[in-house]
Amino acid sequence: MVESPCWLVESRYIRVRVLDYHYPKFSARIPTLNFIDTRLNHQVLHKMDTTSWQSALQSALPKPTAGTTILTQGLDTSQVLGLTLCAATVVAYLLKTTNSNRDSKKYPVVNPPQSFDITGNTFREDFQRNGFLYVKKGNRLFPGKPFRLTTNFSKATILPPSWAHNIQNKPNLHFMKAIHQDFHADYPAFKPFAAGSRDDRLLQSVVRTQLTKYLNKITLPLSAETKLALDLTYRAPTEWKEFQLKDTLLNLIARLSSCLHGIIQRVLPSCRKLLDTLNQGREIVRPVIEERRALAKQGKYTPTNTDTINWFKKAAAGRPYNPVIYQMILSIAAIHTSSDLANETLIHLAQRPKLISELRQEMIQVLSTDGWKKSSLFNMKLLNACLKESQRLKRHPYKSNKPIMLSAMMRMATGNVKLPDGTVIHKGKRTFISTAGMSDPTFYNDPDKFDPYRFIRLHEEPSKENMAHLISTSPHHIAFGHGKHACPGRFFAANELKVLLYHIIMKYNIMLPEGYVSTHRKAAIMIQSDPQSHILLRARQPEIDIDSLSG
Ligand code: HEM
Repeated sequence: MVESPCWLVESRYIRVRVLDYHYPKFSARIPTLNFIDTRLNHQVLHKMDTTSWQSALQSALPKPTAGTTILTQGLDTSQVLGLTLCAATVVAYLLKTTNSNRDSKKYPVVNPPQSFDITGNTFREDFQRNGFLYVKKGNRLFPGKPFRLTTNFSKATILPPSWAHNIQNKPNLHFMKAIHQDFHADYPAFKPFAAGSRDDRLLQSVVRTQLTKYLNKITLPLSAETKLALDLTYRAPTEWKEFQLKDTLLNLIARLSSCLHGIIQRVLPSCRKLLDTLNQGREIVRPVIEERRALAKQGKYTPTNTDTINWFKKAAAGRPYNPVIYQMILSIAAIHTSSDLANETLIHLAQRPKLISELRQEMIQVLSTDGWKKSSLFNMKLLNACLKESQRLKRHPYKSNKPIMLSAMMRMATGNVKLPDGTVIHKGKRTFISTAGMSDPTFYNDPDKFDPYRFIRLHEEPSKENMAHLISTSPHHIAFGHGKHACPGRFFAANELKVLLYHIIMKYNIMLPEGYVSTHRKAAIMIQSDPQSHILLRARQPEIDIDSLSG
């Protein structure tokens, strides 16, 4: 029996079926090429005669598009052979392009797993230690192109900075769902990490709307809290005195953040024992809530606008949520990130006395005219630039400055997501955006140099002035992420850090201990500022009485 090949040609793309087929003249058997089409069952078709194929194909397709042609009968030998070869070529092409284009597996893997590492433990440890080196290698080998990494959790695709705009608002790419997975949020001790991945985005909406809305109301209380916290932490040494910087900043930031909820700094330092901490947290928050309820019943409680416990209650609007857990995740999101940036910035400043005196000039000028207004913080452009430049770079222990993270905008796909080149990131897979844009020499002149003035110059460029603000995000500065999931707390963090640094710079002379060499803690793709950093402080008389400025 001679069966004819069957091609189904659609106008937009080509789907080819060549069924088992003998061509008697050459006695050649053309192999079966199965394109499994969900709409057609090939096995059934295979047994059909040509006419049945035709009607089966036509009836199986919901709407044959214009240009659809089904070629089956009435072909002579050379036509059949020619068409068969064409079909084989098309099939080969489709296999190479269409099929491989669909999956991110086509991207090169920088660090393929070793076959002898059955448990994957050796690999995980290696990635934890050297992950940042693999990202660097990928950036060097495939500049401006996607590549893949075998990370300590799974394979992840690192996308070039120029694709940040393309993926920034994709509905199927989530940040906190990835955090949920990484921090095992389904286990009781890690519950706070589940709070951010709720579909109603309660956490994000409270931070984005409530916290940012009331920023102007909290600048003055922030300043008052900073005064108290500094007095308690560093006091006012009349001689140079050395302090452990990172730990003291962590406590200071925890305290400042707590001026929103007044509670959590008592909980966070003990987060090593998470379950205990959760219980402690419950014990701390519950009486506060109960007291408020009791007062409310008597008509004696007026909720304030600058209190996160109230914000969550309002935003939840009757939906169930755990108030303790939300206080904890808020603190986790806010405290380590902000103290890390404060640490990094102070180490940069302590090495540059000229920059410090310029900052003092700026502060005196802005605050003596406007006091503690939201606009005052906005007008501290040099302070803004120092923070932004410190965030852009981390001082590298060996050679030069390097970005804070080697990739950012971590996303987990909750459905299939198409990339600009047609590649599909499948559900459950991870993507990152490379931070190479933060040291792109075509955008940043001499990118490895610590030069805060670059952002002052950017302020003066009409089309780019917005990019100079600490809170602005772009593929050239993604330390706060970018797009739909960009850090909603950055507006608060920027204000809090400016107030804190302002107090420190005005009230203390600062320098680094002699011979101090900064290192960074590297874990996988993260680089944290030096956890062992120390600083020398000596009290000075501020030019203006900042503690009695009004708002
Ligand atoms: C210097 C301080 C901070 C840094 C460097 C920082 C950094 C980040 C980054 C990189 C992301 C992921 C963004 C993305 O991938 O697009 C993020 C998300 C987030 N941050 Fe921050 N953050 C800081 C302070 C804060 C503060 C103070 C809060 C809360 C008061 C906060 C709350 C959040 C939340 C809720 C998210 C999740 C956003 C989402 O899922 O859509 N962060 N942050």
